[in-house]
Amino acid sequence: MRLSRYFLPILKETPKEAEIVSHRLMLRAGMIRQQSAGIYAWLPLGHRVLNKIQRIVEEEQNRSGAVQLLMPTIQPADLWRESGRYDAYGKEMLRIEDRHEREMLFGPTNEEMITDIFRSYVRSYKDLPLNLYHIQWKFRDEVRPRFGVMRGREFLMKDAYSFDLDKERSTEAYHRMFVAYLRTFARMGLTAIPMKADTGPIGGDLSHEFIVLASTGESEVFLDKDILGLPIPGEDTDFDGDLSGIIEQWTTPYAATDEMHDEAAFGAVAEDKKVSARGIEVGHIFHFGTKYSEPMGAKVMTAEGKEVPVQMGSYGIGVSRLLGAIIEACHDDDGIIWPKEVAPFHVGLINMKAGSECDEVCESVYAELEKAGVEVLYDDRKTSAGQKFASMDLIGLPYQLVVGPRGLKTGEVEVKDRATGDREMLTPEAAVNKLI
Ligand SMILES: Nc1ncnc2c1ncn2[C@@H]1O[C@H](COS(=O)(=O)NC(=O)[C@@H](N)CS)[C@@H](O)[C@H]1O
Repeated sequence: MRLSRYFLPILKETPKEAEIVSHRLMLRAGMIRQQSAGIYAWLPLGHRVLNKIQRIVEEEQNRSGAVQLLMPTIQPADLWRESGRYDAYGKEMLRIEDRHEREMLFGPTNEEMITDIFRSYVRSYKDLPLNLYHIQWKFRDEVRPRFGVMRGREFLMKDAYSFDLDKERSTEAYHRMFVAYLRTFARMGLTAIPMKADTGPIGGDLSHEFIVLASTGESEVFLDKDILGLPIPGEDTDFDGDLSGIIEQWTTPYAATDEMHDEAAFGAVAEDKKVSARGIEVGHIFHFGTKYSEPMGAKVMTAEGKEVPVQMGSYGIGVSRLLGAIIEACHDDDGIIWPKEVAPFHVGLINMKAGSECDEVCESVYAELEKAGVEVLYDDRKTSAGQKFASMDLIGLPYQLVVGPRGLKTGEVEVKDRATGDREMLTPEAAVNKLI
């Protein structure tokens, strides 16, 4: 992509309303623009990252056996009356009336709607297990939206819903999602710790939050340091097999959010292993049995000919929140440092002197890299080199390839690793080969 033809409204000043670094950097790097409280436009650079995060989430949901669909954002209030949550949900619910004065709402979550879809088609235990998910915008009228996309009012969530015949199988579904979450966040360059959590308005008897440790996190957490070094389940994990060993390994060391903290149990942790910190909740999984299937009549016929309400769970990931969480975990004083898997582009190509002999070398390495499938943002603008370096450091692409008159005197260009700061002078060919 040539920057002269892109749309990257970088801000010179730090917006005063931004209280945390990820909010500041997303605004300055031209990734989002607030359109009203807690509601954002996703500008091209932010949208590119959002799509990459979404793709990783989809890949790991699919690997675990979940099936993707897409439910609407606008829901009929009647569904929520069936579950009894319409009034209980309170002021966070954005209630809408259509032209026929029918009561609708902008969905904050989809337990009722997915249960309605399930009960319309599934009647037999032979159709189970089933896990249906979508990635869809949600609306929660937060009383105090803040920290940019971290606590928005309109936000993108992956929400999955599992349906099983009995508690034992439903727990296996919960385990599949638990393992899928361990893989998902690790692939984004994050360390997200599963912690026993409260079930809140979603309900149920079992819940874990996945927390990224960050000083600006809203959650207060307590953990045993041993959990930080556990291995992430591999691509070859058998999701149809017994995952209890992995679950055991990840739920043995103490880890709890403040709502579930047990001071006595934490006391058993060795002093040098105790960690209390703040964290960002990037995922939350729940097992809630028949809380929705009972009142909404989502039942299946068992092999013995008995009708039973299905056992359910729901599994959320804050897809848009993850951009903020990743930046909180991956930045320095000069700006963002994107993990390679979610970076909006892989290489920032900097022409230090547009209109000079640098142009020809830039055009050729740009063509070579693009041909090899490397995503390049080519800063071909006629602005100063200093501005170009500052912008590239701010938007945090993993590599910078710098073409300048001095380097070309010895037939060399410079490759900079944004994360380590390491610089290397190479011939253009060697630079291209290093970056492919
Ligand atoms: N206001 C918000 N802004 C941005 N992300 C949010 C917001 N509220 C929740 N999230 C993200 O969405 C995830 C799931 O939300 S949740 O309420 O915990 N769970 C559910 O809604 C269930 N229906 C999961 S299917 C959270 O872990 C968090 O990462």
